[in-house]
Amino acid sequence: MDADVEVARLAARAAADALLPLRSSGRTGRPLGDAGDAAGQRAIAAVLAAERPGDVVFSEEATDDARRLSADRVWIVDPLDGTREYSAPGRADWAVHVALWVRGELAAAAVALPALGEVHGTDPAPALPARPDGPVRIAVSRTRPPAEAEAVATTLGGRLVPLGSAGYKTLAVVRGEADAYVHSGGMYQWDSAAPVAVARAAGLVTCRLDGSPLVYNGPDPALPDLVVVRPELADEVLAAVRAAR
Ligand SMILES: Nc1ncnc2c1ncn2[C@@H]1O[C@H](COP(=O)(O)O)[C@@H](OP(=O)(O)O)[C@H]1O
Ligand SMILES: [Mg+2]
Repeated sequence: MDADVEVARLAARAAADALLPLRSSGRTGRPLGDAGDAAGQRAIAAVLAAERPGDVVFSEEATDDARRLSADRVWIVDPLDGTREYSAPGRADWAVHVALWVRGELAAAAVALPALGEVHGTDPAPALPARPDGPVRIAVSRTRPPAEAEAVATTLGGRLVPLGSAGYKTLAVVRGEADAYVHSGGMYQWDSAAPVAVARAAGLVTCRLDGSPLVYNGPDPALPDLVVVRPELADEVLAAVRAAR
């Protein structure tokens, strides 16, 4: 197995181990979310500093380090994706994202789903389960479902599955709980880098809403839209998205 994937898994697990007990610390709401963001960041930064001291880290929870724009190796990290859901008792739809970008490509990644006790990585590649019969299930933000996803559901006779966290939704497609994930209207590179790397390893199609490639470690942290879809549905879903735009 690739050594960088092992480091990604180690870092994602360390954050999960810090985040889970915090949830029963008595904090709730925003203070819990803030504490989770900070604890996840500390755990991941410690693992990366110990294991890969020469690499640059680009994280939602750290100041943007300009060295990433000339570096060969950059870790793109979201220590707690779905902060809102993490702060809501009983919800499982939140995630930890750790991706490694090497000279233009996502090279390794892990996504932890701590509430499920799962960590998914790019190697070994996840096995995509068969799609059950029934309407196409499209994962969408539970707080900001995009119009494009509603249009795709109407065109395909599918249904929306509202969930928190870009990582959890992407992994819902990898794990066979959903068939596609459609997002627009805003997001950042760390929200999708690790989940997209894992999705690609599983054989899923990933791209921008206009069909163009998702580009990581660009100067602008924003990467506002994406589609993750099972390969057998990619043409249909992307055509429906195009028609909706
Ligand atoms: N319109 C928008 N602008 C900025 N960030 C957005 C966004 N829509 C979603 N996101 C971010 O993408 C992640 C998943 O969102 P959602 O659960 O709504 O699908 C969340 O990350 P964080 O929880 O790390 O902040 C959220 O902040
Ligand atoms: Mg996020």
